[in-house]
Amino acid sequence: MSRLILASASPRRLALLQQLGYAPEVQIANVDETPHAGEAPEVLAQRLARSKALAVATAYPKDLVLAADTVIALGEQAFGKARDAAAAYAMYEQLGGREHQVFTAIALVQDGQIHSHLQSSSVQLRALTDQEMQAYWASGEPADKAGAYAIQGLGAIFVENLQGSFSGVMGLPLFETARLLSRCGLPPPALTPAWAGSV
Ligand SMILES: Cc1cn([C@H]2C[C@H](O)[C@@H](COP(=O)(O)OP(=O)(O)OP(=O)(O)O)O2)c(=O)[nH]c1=O
Repeated sequence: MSRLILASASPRRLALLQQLGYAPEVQIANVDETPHAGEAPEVLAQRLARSKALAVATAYPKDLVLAADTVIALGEQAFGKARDAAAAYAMYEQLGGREHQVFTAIALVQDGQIHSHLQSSSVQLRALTDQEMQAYWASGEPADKAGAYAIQGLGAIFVENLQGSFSGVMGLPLFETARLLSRCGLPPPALTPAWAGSV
């Protein structure tokens, strides 16, 4: 039975996989996340998820290697993490009071083959006051999150509406991930038939 390797430094992705009962080994993929010139946000998310999975898979050819990437999009403009407070405030100015897309791509490498899926959600954030922007950034929560907010945290107070996948916005769409892993022979352990042997 293959092991599951999570090619991610994101504690959210690990926690979400654990929610399904998986206990993956974590191996961090170091890939350059700079967008290519003119690259559409959803293309960027897919390219990075695949690059992360492939980067780790070379060292684990017998295992299943899962990676993901989350990109916020306002039209053709992509938002990743904010490098400082000013960058976060600029994002809140643009994202507040309108709807944006959250693209999370997942990629799974098995036996040298790559399987992937793009999950798309729409999120409506309300406008933030200057005081809220400063206080929210100072909370520390936005620093390592795409779009400088966390739907699963304090950032929830700004989320007026979500259409799509809550776990996808958090960084790992669970429906699609479980489906992909199941198709590759690794359903959630609790759903693995007893006759299939130990996982
Ligand atoms: C929009 C949003 C993003 N995020 C997180 C998920 C991801 O961890 C992060 C997006 O950055 P990513 O570059 O997708 O991932 P990462 O750098 O954290 O981890 P790795 O590349 O090693 O897999 O933002 C939330 O936790 N909540 C949210 O509401």
